[in-house]
Amino acid sequence: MERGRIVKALSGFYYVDSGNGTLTQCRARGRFRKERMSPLVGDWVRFSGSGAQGMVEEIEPRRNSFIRPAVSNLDALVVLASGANPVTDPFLIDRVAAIAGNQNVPVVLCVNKTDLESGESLTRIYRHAGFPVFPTSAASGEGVAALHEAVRGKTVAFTGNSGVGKSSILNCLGFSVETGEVSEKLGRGRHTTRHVELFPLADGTCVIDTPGFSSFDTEQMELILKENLQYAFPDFAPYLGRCRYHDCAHLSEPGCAVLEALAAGELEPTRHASYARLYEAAKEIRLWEHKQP
Ligand SMILES: Nc1nc2c(ncn2[C@@H]2O[C@H](COP(=O)(O)OP(=O)(O)OP(=O)(O)O)[C@@H](O)[C@H]2O)c(=O)[nH]1
Ligand SMILES: [Zn+2]
Repeated sequence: MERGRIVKALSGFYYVDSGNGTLTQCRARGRFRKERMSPLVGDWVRFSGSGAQGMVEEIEPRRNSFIRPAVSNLDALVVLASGANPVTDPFLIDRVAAIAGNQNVPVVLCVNKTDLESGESLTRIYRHAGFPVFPTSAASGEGVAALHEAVRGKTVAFTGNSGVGKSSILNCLGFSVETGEVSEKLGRGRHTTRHVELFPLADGTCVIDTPGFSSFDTEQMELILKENLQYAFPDFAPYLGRCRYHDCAHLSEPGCAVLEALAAGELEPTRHASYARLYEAAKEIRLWEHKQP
């Protein structure tokens, strides 16, 4: 059996790259379906056969996995934002960062269009919250090399509100426009099964282009238990376990270490506001689910 990585999934076929320059088209063993474990783009697998007659035999344990896009084993999620039109609402960044954080995927923030607007307030908030932030301009090329260094050799997905410059930045990084074209052809935001593909660069960097924020998070947010949401905010980490009540929700409880850090200016107000909003949403979903027969 050979080892390789699934780089594309389409119509029940998985295309496995074993590093020898050709892709093996594989089916998945029926037992995966029985075990409710479909192979994902990004999976490291063992496969048999060759050419168009391959078979995925084993899936190595995943470090993380996502529903939309259906991918696994990301090394980082690059969230694109902008202080220029369309201005990014920090809540959108926090929501998608929480989804990544819940899967222990590091988040890198790219504040694009600095030729139009510095994006200083976003940069300040997220640097303070401990995220690596790269101000960039796809138009002037500013900051693109630094961003490239941050993702070099990694498997990364890009996300961001529509028009923020994902395709433009991917082009600057050397990923052909294909990524954008694939998304266009299949229609962004439509509720169809998306074609997912991992695009490699010569330096080993692999990218998965993802459509706007909405598709990345809607279903996945529902999988975060309200009790776990706090752990998806890495900036809260120094304060967790220090509240008066062990089951503190960090919303209005007395003796809450998170709220104290907020009042002391150690935590960003928008980060906590996003947490509170996501916490309410997580609570609603649980209640609703419990009402189902
Ligand atoms: N001035 C300036 N314009 C930019 C920059 N980056 C992207 N743009 C422009 O912004 C518009 C949207 O850029 P895209 O790269 O298509 O944005 P996107 O995030 O891929 O958009 P969606 O496909 O809707 O998700 C285009 O007109 C780009 O030329 C930048 O750094 N500076
Ligand atoms: Zn608390």
